[in-house]
Amino acid sequence: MASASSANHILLSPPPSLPSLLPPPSTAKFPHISFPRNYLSHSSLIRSQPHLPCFITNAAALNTAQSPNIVSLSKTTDPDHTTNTAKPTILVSEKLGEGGLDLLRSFADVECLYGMSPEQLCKEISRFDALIVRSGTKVSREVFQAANGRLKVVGRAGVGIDNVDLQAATELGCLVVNAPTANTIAAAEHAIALLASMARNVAQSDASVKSGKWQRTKYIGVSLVGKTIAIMGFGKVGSEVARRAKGLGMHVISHDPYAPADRARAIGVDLVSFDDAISTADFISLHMPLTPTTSKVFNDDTFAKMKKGARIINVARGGVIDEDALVRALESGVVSQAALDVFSEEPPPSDSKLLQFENVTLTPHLGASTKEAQEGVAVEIAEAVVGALRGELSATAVNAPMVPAEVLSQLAPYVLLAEKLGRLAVQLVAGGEGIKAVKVVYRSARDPDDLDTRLLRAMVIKGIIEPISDSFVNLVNADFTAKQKGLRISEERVVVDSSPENPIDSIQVLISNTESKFASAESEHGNVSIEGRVKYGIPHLTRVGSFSVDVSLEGNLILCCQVDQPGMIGRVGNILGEQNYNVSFMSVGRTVKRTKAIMAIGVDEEPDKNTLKKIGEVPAIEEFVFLKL
Ligand SMILES: NC(=O)c1ccc[n+]([C@@H]2O[C@H](COP(=O)([O-])OP(=O)(O)OC[C@H]3O[C@@H](n4cnc5c(N)ncnc54)[C@H](O)[C@@H]3O)[C@@H](O)[C@H]2O)c1
Ligand SMILES: O=C(O)[C@H](O)COP(=O)(O)O
Repeated sequence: MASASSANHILLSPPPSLPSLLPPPSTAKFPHISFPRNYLSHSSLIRSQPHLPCFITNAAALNTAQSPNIVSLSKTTDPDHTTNTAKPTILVSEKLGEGGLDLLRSFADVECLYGMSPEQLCKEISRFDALIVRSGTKVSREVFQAANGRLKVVGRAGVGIDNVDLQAATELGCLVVNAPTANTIAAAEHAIALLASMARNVAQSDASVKSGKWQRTKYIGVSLVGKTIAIMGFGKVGSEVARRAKGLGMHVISHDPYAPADRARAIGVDLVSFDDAISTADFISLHMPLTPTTSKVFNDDTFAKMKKGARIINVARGGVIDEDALVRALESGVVSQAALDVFSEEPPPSDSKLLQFENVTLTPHLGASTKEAQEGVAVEIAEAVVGALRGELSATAVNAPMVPAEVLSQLAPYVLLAEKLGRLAVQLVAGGEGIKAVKVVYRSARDPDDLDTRLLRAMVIKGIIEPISDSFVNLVNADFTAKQKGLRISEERVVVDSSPENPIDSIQVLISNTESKFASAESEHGNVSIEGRVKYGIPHLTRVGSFSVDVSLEGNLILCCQVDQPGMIGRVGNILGEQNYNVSFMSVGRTVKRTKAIMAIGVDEEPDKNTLKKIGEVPAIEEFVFLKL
């Protein structure tokens, strides 16, 4: 049993905002997390499939399915959508490989509308549950707003998500998934192709021969062997470029503040500082994402630090280079050659000076454009989008935490418990001051590092916010929604002496500095406090304020605080029975004998006002509250 006295308290800081929950870059191909499909037939959600808001357990669905599957969530009260049995709809706005399209068509109605203007996209989008794009479609805030809440998934068939307004997606509860692995090799090969063709003036001499010239002296190149190449960004693409450059006999160094040095060492690459990388390299190949930190990181200052005559390859994103500064560096000879696949504006404007340099090789964002990569990306993104529409947590979610399958299946009943406790706690608040701070305490025998509570936190937030607002809360937007509503969520993990087989012994939800409409639910510190556990796979309420109770969290609940004396259960039971209200369970808890007790009564239906009034009139009952679970 848990023992609070043996508790080792570990305080956690408030949750980071969702974007900072992104997984660290990895070279691994993530397997898609999947769950048995049979839950869908049990789930009320399947009926609203085209409009599924996805990604977190729906309490009702879990309850009915009696199985620890994580399924889609929805505000089940959506009257417009609950009876719709149509297939989900998916809009594909850029060319996608056939394998991916086939997969999408086997599950959904798919429309391919290529080359839409931003206005057209905004006009069409509200008919779709999912949108699949490459880098050519800007998924702006206007697009998310025009979707009117219907768009649940944006799938980026590729890596870079800089064309998707992630903040807007997160705020509006839309999941963004990408296909981060299938075009890695293609991009790396393109970088190597540009490296070699730049060094040997392949594109320039090709144009020259085709124009009738034979300029063997003009196009003398430089050798690669023995030269130093700096790989800026040692992620998936960067590390593959590094491997290939080693094979060409180059000396490879890399700058990446977040890459593990041992991964670099394993392929014979030294991780160095930014300045060391750019000042010593003959070739500089860019493989970092475009972020506020990397935007225009190659500018007049940094070009000035480069070795005279350096050669630059950019297969990452155009925005990491200040293109005007690159023009100046090319003019001054600091940069002797550049090979660019990506541009700050695509296609670059026809008057861009970059188009005028003979020593600059340009390709139209072809890094991912091999047949193999496009088929791979199409299947990868189709699986992710279909999975998300089915309610599975995507392993390639960009704006939601990824929760590994094993963790999910273990946490499923606790997920339900977390939502019900949130829902219950908020109904106990008297109002007035409002809810400012919520603390969630997880008691577990496990090491705190073994306990991923993001899903549970999201569900507590969902339970608290949804009954008192029109917000729809899911795993994507839970932290954001809480923050937006001024709700501070803190978490504490307490190590207790209990079975380590259970991921969690109990969850306690405390709403701070607020009065309760049921004073007995207030802890000695003035918080509304309730606690629950999972017993036999079912969430139970086990503590209200300082009173122990034990009722399963199903249906509706009446909490009464009364003088602890004989006959109370019978009297209240009679009142309910007379009006034909079925009592599903009852539990009494007290602190000191014959003083005060709390009675928790589960009822299948909501009793009418008169019946509740009669309960309140029982002389020994000091207070009571009716709660919907
Ligand atoms: N041209 C194309 O068609 C094409 C194809 C695929 C990928 N890309 C682009 O290539 C880039 C890399 O893709 P990836 O799949 O390797 O991504 P990745 O996330 O696997 O790797 C990016 C690496 O950059 C590092 N990084 C982040 N900030 C950095 C900084 N300030 N300085 C140095 N390194 C930094 C990260 O730590 C990470 O290791 C992305 O910009 C992506 O959009 C382009
Ligand atoms: O980020 C990516 O995956 C690449 O830039 C490829 O973009 P594309 O899908 O538009 O070719």
